[in-house]
Amino acid sequence: MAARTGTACAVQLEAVTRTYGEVTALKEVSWAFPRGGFTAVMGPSGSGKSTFLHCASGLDRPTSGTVRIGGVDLGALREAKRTRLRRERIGFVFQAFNLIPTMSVADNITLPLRLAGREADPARLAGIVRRVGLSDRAAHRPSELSGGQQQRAAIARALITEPEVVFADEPTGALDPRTAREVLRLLREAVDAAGQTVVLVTHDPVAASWADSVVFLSGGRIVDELASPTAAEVSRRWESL
Ligand SMILES: Nc1ncnc2c1ncn2[C@@H]1O[C@H](COP(=O)(O)OP(=O)(O)OP(=O)(O)O)[C@@H](O)[C@H]1O
Repeated sequence: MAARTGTACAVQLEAVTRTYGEVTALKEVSWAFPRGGFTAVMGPSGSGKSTFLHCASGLDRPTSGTVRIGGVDLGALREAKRTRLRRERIGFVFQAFNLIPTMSVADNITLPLRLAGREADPARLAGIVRRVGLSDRAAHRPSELSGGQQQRAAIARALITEPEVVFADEPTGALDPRTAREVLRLLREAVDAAGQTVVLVTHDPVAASWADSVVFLSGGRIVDELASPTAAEVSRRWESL
């Protein structure tokens, strides 16, 4: 697949390869995620989706190739600066929510601000808690929330720093279809209302259909792209991988 290039990119990968010993999980992958776009990444098990997301978000370093976030070459940054860039400019949402059980929902949500040494402005917290529909749950512990509510708290935590890019790894994998829709709507709103960039790894064609486009990975390479996806067309392409 040819890569899109240009300055309107939130995240750009150039010839990114990641090997683990004998295994090549990503092979010379080049791709650019447009700023303010919602992109789904799909592929069979073992195709390299998690490796792709980890390299694209700076959680992992490629074996070779370049990753840029907002034009900044992550490979040129020392670990402390990469961590700072991740904290300030990137939000993460994971399938397992990853909330801290001993903290209230509100404290979980504001944790990225505290880690970045920033004030947790009460008005901003109240706004984001309202946006994800958890105003009456903010003082509770995560274990007192349903799975869907926990994932909405995790989305609030990802959005509290107003990051340029949100990386979501199977965020609806543990949720029923209706609850999954609420989570996808929040990610869609982050793009449409706030102009943020979302990269969503998913196995679910319905979840992928919320994106502006879908990229398909197979054997560590990007092998297909589908713009304006419908769930039926995503399923068809998926089956032909
Ligand atoms: N830490 C690691 N050490 C060794 N091999 C790894 C490691 N992480 C991933 N791999 C291998 O790299 C390849 C791609 O793995 P990856 O987890 O990126 O795939 P995936 O598409 O996310 O799979 P799944 O959908 O099952 O989560 C696989 O062959 C996997 O076994």
